[in-house]
Order: sequence, then C-alpha cells, then structure tokens
Amino acid sequence: MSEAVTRIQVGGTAGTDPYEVLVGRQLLGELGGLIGEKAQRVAIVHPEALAETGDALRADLAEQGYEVVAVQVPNAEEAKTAEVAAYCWKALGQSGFTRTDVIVGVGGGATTDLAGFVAATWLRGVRWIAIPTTVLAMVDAAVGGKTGINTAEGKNLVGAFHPPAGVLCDLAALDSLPVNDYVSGLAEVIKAGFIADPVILDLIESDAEAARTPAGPHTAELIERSIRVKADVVSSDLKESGLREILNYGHTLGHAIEKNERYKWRHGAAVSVGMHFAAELGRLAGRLDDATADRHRTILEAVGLPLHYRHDQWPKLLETMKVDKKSRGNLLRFIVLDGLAKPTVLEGPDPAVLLAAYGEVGQ
Ligand SMILES: NC(=O)c1ccc[n+]([C@@H]2O[C@H](COP(=O)([O-])OP(=O)(O)OC[C@H]3O[C@@H](n4cnc5c(N)ncnc54)[C@H](O)[C@@H]3O)[C@@H](O)[C@H]2O)c1
Ligand SMILES: O=C(O)C(=O)C[C@@H](O)[C@H](O)[C@H](O)COP(=O)(O)O
Ligand SMILES: [Zn+2]
Repeated sequence: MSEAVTRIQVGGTAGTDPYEVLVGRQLLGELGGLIGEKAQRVAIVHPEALAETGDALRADLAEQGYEVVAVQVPNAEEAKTAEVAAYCWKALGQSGFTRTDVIVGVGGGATTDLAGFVAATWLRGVRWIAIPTTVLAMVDAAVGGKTGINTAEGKNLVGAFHPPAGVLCDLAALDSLPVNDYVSGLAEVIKAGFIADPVILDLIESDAEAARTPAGPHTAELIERSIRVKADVVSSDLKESGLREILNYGHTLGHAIEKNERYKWRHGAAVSVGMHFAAELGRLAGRLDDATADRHRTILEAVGLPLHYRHDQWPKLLETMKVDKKSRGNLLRFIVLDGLAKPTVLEGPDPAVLLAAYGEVGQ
C-alpha cells in the first residue's frame, strides 16, 4: 500500500455518527477542519513523553485563533486513574470549557482512553479527536469509542462508549516510539490477524524482524488492515451487544495479568500471553486445530512478544477473570477460535480445561 493518505470510515450505521480514521503523514492540516468553527477552546491532553508534540500543537492551534488548554498527564497506565481524570476536569472547569469546545487526545492508548473518557464525562459529553502516536492506539484504542480508566479492582472498569469525531494516525509519530512499545502494539495487530484477517499474519511472518520497526516494508498495510478489522466490527456493534466481543480475544487473561502486575506491564504484552492462553484453551476444548494453535506461539515469539506468566498466580488470575466484562453472573466467557478467522464464544469451560490451558502458559 502507498504512503498516501488512507481514509477509513467508521460508524454511520444504526444511528451512530460516522467518522474517519486517516492514516498517512503530515496529517495535522486536517485538525482544524475536525475541530470545526463552533469551538472557541481546545484542550490538548498529552503524556509527559510527548511534551514537545503538545507544545507544537498548542502553538499551532493558538495561531489558528483557538484558546488552548494544554493538559499534560503521566505516561502510560498511570494516566488511566480517577485522580488524573479529576485533574483534567479541573483544567477544563478552570478554563470555562463549554459544550462547543473540543478535546484532542494525543498519545498512546492510555492517553486516548483517558482523553476520550474525559470528553465523555465533561458536561455529559463533548466532541473529541484522537491523534494516536503508538501502533496500538492507531490500530485499536483510538478507534471505536471505548473510553475509560482502570481501578484497583480491574482494568477499564469505569468508562463510556463515546466515539471520536475523527482519528489522525500520523505514521511519522512511530519513529520515536521505543521498540518495546512498538512491539507491544503488534499484539493487537496479530489479534486482528487471528480473528479476521490472516493476511496480516502472512505479512508479519514474511519478515518478523522487520515487522518490529516502523521501517518495516509492511508497516502502513499492517496498520490499515488492522484498523479495517476494528472499523468493520465496531461499525456494526458499537456497544458490544455481540460481535464486538471478538475484539476481546486474549484479553480475559490479559487484563487479569495487567491487574496482577498493578498495570506496570504493557497492555500488548499481557494480551500476547492472553492470546497464547486462548489458543491453548481453544485447542483443549476441541475447537482449534493444532496448526493454528501452534501458529500463535511462533508468530508472537518471532516478533518478541511474551508467551508465559507466573504459574503460581493462577488462583488470583482466575478470581480476576470472574469479573471480566464478558462474564454473566458466575459464567466465565472467553473468545476462542473455531479455526483461523473464526472467533466464537466459549461459555463456562470445564475448570480442568482452564487449568490445563494455563499449564501451557504458566512458568
Ligand atoms: N479503547 C480501546 O478500544 C482500547 C483498545 C486497545 C487498548 N486500549 C488501551 O490502550 C492502552 C495501551 O496503549 P499503548 O500500548 O499505546 O500504551 P501507552 O499509551 O501506555 O503508551 C506507551 C508509552 O509510550 C509513550 N508514547 C506514546 N507515543 C509515543 C511516541 N510516539 N514516542 C515516544 N513515546 C510515546 C507513552 O507516553 C507511554 O509511556 C491500555 O490502557 C489499553 O487498555 C484501549
Ligand atoms: O474495542 C474493543 O471492544 C476491544 O475489546 C479492544 C481491546 O483491544 C481493548 O483492549 C479494549 O479496551 C478492551 O475492552 P474491555 O471492555 O475488555 O475493557
Ligand atoms: Zn486490547
């Protein structure tokens, strides 16, 4: 695929407003149009790591005549807390932020989740725009309108569905991303490959080492394909009444690991272990063929993602998984594969099968 700007539409069905995800370079010229003429104030929410980007955006928007409120938040998961959300609300309140004003979230998935949540809750919902700067945020977090924060009890337990007005994925942002964060984002790319678009897996396997950097030959195509998978799903099921659950592949155990690590692990790394677990669960439940299950190990390992977690933590992880958002009452529910690109729900698996699947993951 070329480096020209690609536009992917999301929503516009079932009463939802459509918006576009743009993928390319030098996209900031698009921001003014997305903010619109009604806004007087723009709040830029960005992490510490992107202080310079925040400053540059502030100067640019101020030059365009907006009153700019810059809200710097902590890096990574430390931003997804009630305290940081309250700090953002205070900044908005002190600036006189009204319903016609606009929030811009610039950063990784943690920042866009927080910025979207602040937008969903301020005055019961204001317009927001996402400028994702990690692979993970481009292909997943910034698209689809799931916004939220963590609590000590679990991942993303507080949140709202509040889609952005637009998403600008400037591939140049990826050049400054540490390799571990780049690779962590590949977990969601690989997820999209297993649940819906196996070409993604072929492209990564063709040169897994190159896939670990933005200079790889397939970067733009991998990102665009993954966005299309997400866009297709959320366009038909914004509020997760059914189909959208497939995007949770690998997340039931992944989120439990994140909580167990007090949110110090990167989301993508935890989801990688979670997908390994889901593959073994699918295999042991008699759903998934050996070749596809084994492919999880080889591809995740080839890009440098983890497959294993502490074996002695199973009882705690199981307790946490019981309050996963997909659970219904006491019924544990997992996304597994019936085959490549055939995601399905496995309800109430036999505890012995669960334990055996974890036996492949625990170390
Ligand atoms: N809402 C959703 O649908 C959805 C989907 C997937 C993941 N998520 C959430 O996304 C979060 C993970 O996002 P992530 O993997 O992007 O991690 P992240 O947001 O924690 O970012 C990782 C680190 O990279 C820094 N950073 C961001 N962009 C940078 C850049 N261009 N150059 C240098 N440093 C940069 C960040 O400040 C942070 O320190 C999790 O909280 C996860 O729950 C949400
Ligand atoms: O968009 C979705 O739906 C997803 O499940 C995508 C996941 O990658 C993402 O991590 C999401 O935030 C998880 O949602 P949650 O509802 O399980 O918290
Ligand atoms: Zn995820």
